[in-house]
Amino acid sequence: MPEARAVLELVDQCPRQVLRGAFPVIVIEGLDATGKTTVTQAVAGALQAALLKSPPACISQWRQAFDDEPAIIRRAFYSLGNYIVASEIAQASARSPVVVDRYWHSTAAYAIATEVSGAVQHLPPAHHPVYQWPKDLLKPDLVVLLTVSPEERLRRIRGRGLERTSEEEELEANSVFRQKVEVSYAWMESPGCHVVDASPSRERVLQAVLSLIRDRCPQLP
Ligand SMILES: Nc1ncnc2c1ncn2[C@@H]1O[C@H](COP(=O)(O)OP(=O)(O)OP(=O)(O)O)[C@@H](O)[C@H]1O
Ligand SMILES: Nc1ccn([C@@H]2O[C@H](COP(=O)(O)O)[C@@H](O)[C@H]2O)c(=O)n1
Repeated sequence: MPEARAVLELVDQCPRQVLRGAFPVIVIEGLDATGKTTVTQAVAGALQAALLKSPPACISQWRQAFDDEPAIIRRAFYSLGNYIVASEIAQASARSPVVVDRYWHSTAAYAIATEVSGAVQHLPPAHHPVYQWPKDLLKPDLVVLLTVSPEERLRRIRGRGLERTSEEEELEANSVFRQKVEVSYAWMESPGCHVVDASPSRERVLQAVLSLIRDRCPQLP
């Protein structure tokens, strides 16, 4: 794939060891349409933070090509995207707080849910190595997991009317798959996810997330 060569060239340009800055790094996670983009934009505005996303903008032109490939190649694309975003986070966190829309937990939770067939009970048990943060990937200070009921998620998806990936369609059609993603998110460790109920109004969700950030990130100016 010519797209694979292009992505690998970008990865090669990233420093092997990334030194992060002193400002806090906050990741917003959740299933699609739980409100991540809405929250990351509002938090970035409130904290005057840099706003980043995984996969990063610099590889987004190749995303569709990788989404059409077999799962293992698709996962490699999203995994590498996290390492590219890590070097963006390192640079940005020297200047201001950083808010990231999806990161490693998304890649891991969707991958685990896809690879494990059958019931939720077939997932690897809690504390299994698949739920651990990769040793060589820059860690965030806080990961916020937004949750809404399946019914509210569907309302938001339909209200938005955007195109979805086959995995996102699977989430809607297959409640077992959705539960496996949710349980995998909940079992991610070091860092684990702090759950915020994202069902209330945008303003109330923003206040809940900001209050969590202020509690958990003492280095915030
Ligand atoms: N608290 C809220 N109450 C009602 N609607 C909301 C709320 N937050 C977000 N929405 C709406 O729900 C839809 C999905 O929100 P958003 O795009 O922020 O989700 P997302 O998690 O980033 O989705 P994706 O992962 O698919 O990009 C949007 O139309 C948004 O305006
Ligand atoms: N860090 C990430 C980000 C995304 N994914 C995969 O993409 C889909 C959701 O992305 P949206 O931009 O539509 O929110 C989802 O199917 C994930 O598998 C990922 O693996 N890692």
